[in-house]
Amino acid sequence: QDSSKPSQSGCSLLPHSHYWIASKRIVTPLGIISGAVEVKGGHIISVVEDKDWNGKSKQVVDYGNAVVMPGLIDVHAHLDDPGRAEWEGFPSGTKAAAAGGITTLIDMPLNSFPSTISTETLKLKIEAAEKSIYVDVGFWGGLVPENAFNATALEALLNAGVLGLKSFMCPSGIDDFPMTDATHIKAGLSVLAKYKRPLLVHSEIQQDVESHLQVEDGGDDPQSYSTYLKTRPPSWEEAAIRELLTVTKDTMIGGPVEGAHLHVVHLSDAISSLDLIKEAKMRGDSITVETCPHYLAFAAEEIPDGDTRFKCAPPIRDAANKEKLWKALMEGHIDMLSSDHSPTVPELKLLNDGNFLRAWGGISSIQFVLPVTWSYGRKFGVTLEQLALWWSERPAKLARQYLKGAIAIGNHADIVVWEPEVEFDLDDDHPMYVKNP
Ligand SMILES: NC(=O)N[C@H]1NC(=O)NC1=O
Ligand SMILES: [Zn+2]
Ligand SMILES: [Zn+2]
Repeated sequence: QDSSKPSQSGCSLLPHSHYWIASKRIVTPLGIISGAVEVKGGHIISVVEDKDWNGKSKQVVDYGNAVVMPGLIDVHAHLDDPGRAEWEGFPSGTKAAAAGGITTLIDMPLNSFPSTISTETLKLKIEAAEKSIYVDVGFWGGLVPENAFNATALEALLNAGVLGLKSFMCPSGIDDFPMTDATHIKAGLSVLAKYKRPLLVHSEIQQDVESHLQVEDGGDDPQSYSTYLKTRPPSWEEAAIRELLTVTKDTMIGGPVEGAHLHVVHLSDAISSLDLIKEAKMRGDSITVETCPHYLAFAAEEIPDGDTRFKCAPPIRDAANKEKLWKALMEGHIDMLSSDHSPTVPELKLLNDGNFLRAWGGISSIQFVLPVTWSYGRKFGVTLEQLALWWSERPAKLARQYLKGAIAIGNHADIVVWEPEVEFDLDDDHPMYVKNP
């Protein structure tokens, strides 16, 4: 809760409280510099260019040409402890995050049991996390029908430390995390306004798709990805965002819930849904949107039949949509990226059966979001500065972590060092941190 204090966990590589990290490529908000970052007591105390630095200090780690960047902040990950630790837990999930360059992870309120929707359940989450975490962890609380009209309960949850709230506009797949409608969302935003905190929304509203699907009479094959794709068309996202925008106009400066903010999670539809968000931004609503590496790397046409590892909601759409997502990201219409890391046990992915309609929806990828964004973004001319913006600076603002997200004086020394030119194959030999190998 107190972001003025750096994390207490020491770094095993550097048993010094005062040291310099040197590199020819340090990504700062003012551009890429060759120089050093001075760290003391877990904070960045200076950032110096070569010409202003003699480098004679004893505690220098010189990373040469490797890139030194702010650590990634993943604002959307499901670590499923307590209750479903066999799906994913704090030790495995945060180790994978650290291995992937993520230094702060904000945990979603659902997939664990119970869901994080009250002060009591937040306490259980914190107890589970305290066992062992390898990166900084924060929590979103759930906005559900049970607490939406109870301002006292929501305020208690925010006072207890959740960084904002999250809700679903369609069934979440988790029984104790029911969906909300616009009236719940409106009520939630009025509490969030007071705390200047965001509401994150899974923006899909179920539309009638029965008419297109003929699984029962053998017309549509449940092992075929296109069958699944048809069940969640872009109109679901569009309907949800249209509904949300009836309440987001109140977030504008001078509006009744000024201070509250709406964040659309994991946008997949890069056409009508994105146009609606653009319009809302133009009129001054306080709204942001994220997408995820799986929507930027994969395309429906390439998903093999029966390979339910690719099942997520909203679904991965066609290659033309993927190109449009990249374009929107490059042009600044999509604000940030997140993993939406949502693993389960292999049995629930129904890997043998390959039934897309019955398998758990969720992509497990937290360890690879940085290389995936970089590798697939090369074609579009992605820069290191953009990576820092999408993965660190903007997520830090969303989570109101003002001392994180940039290599700047006074900030936490949350840093990732990596080599953009090194290639690796993600095969069975690659070291991976997973709960269920
Ligand atoms: N409950 C849960 O994690 N749902 C996530 N999985 C997915 O594919 N999309 C989601 O919102
Ligand atoms: Zn979601
Ligand atoms: Zn999610």
